[in-house]
This record gives sequence, structure tokens and C-alpha cells, in this order.
Amino acid sequence: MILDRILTEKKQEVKLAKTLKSMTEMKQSLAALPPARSLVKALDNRPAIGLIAEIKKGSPSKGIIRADFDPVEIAKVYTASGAAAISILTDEKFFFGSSAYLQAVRKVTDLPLLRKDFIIDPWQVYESRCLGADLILLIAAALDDKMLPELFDLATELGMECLVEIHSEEEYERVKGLPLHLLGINNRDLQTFQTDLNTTVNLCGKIRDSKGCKIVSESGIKNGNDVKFLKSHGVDAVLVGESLMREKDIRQKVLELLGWEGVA
Ligand SMILES: O=C(O)c1ccccc1NCC(=O)[C@H](O)[C@H](O)COP(=O)(O)O
Repeated sequence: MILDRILTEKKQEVKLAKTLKSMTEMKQSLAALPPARSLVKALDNRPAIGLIAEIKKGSPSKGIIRADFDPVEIAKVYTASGAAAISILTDEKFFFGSSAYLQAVRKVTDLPLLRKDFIIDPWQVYESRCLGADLILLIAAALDDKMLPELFDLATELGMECLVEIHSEEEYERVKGLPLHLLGINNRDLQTFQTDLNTTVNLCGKIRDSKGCKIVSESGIKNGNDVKFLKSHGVDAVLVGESLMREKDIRQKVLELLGWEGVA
């Protein structure tokens, strides 16, 4: 399965990175950082569904998605068009991303920034904060029952929010004991790469009343109708990558997803 391959690589990558930068060094630079921005608050302050717009050059299933790729320019368009937050893929090997993209985008926007990577080690939590991330992704399928709460607590201690991602009811059972504020439901099956928005609908029906956290539907969201459909099932925000990256006019696509076409 692709996730296993990614995690094997990530372990090696983190092992090497730790020899280049110590956790002590990163801890020392934390004091100089401004407070992390809250996506929960950003969503609370919006009348409409929130869009977490992703900066995604490519993926393991699709290869390069956007050849004409300028993360800073894309971030400026997202910021000016009404996105609630920006997600940035920093994994290099499988997603053609870079930590440098996150650092560069941090300089041009005040929107909350989600570091989209495979976070498996406390070292990466410190690194994310130092790079300028406001929140991190924690994938239930990638973490055991000891590491998931450990990383969650550390991120919280550093002032960041966590988007905790699940794909099944079993995974929800594993994460529901955490003080969740953002629960991501990934519509993508990581074995087949197929996306199905009913993954969100089915899980929303089961978990909605048991948690006060924001529900974020992730992956495979193509157009304004998909967003309306998800909103009608109680979703608070959508995370969209590929559909935005394939557009020539990204601003127009943001407006379409938000249902603001013709408004601006
Ligand atoms: O995008 C993939 O193919 C993928 C494969 C394996 C693990 C994760 C993957 N995607 C990461 C994401 O979470 C998506 O980039 C994000 O949800 C946006 O999805 P989309 O709108 O379908 O690009």
C-alpha cells in the first residue's frame, strides 16, 4: 500500500534530518515566533463553509499535476479570493513538495497554514512550528495509539491545532478520545486511490452528534455542487487540492467552490 511506502521513506528522511538540526536548536527559536493562527476561529468567523485551499504540485497517483507551479503566487490568489486557510504539501519524494514552499508562503499571507505531510515524530512537530505552520495533519492510519496522542499533545503545547484525519469508523473509534477540534475525513482510499464523497457523508452521520469539533471533508472535491452536497451533510470545511491546481484561473475556481461566482 502506498501509505506504507511513504511511511518507510519518511522514517529514513526524519532520521537523516535529525542529524542536521537538533530539537534543542529548534526549541530555542520558538520564543521568537508569533502565535500560531487558529483555523477553528477562522471557521467560526465565516458565514459560509470554509475552504482549505491546497498547494499541491503533484501526487503519487497523478504525478505532476501543475507544471506551471508558483506556490507564492498561488497563495496570494487563495488569500485574496476567500480561502479560510492554506494547506501546503511539504513531502518531496511523493508529492513534489518542499518545506521551502511553506516558509515562502508564510511571508505573503496571514491565513492559517496547514503543513500537509506525514508527521510521525516529535521532531517534525517542532520543525513544522519553526517553518511557520499554524496547524499540522495527523493521519490516524499512519500513527499508533501511543504516538498519535503524543504528537497531538506536543502540537497543542506549541500552540498549533491538529487536523486529525480518519477514513473509517474504526479510525474514529481510535481518535475520539482526543480533545479534537478539527476532524478530517479523507474521501480517498489509500489502497485504491479512489475518492468517494459518501465516505464523509457516512461518517458524519455516525459522529456528528458526539463531538463539538469542526468536520473537514478532504480529497476528491471537484466543484461547487460537491461543496454544497457536503455542506448539506453538516461539513464545516472542505480541503481541495487537485481541482484547484488543474485550473488556469484559480481565483475563479475558488469562487465556484465557495458558491460566490458572480458575487465578485
Ligand atoms: O493525493 C494523493 O494521491 C494521495 C495519495 C496518498 C496519500 C495522500 C494523498 N493525498 C494527500 C491529501 O490529503 C490530498 O492532497 C488532499 O486531501 C487534497 O485532495 P485532492 O483535492 O483530491 O487533491
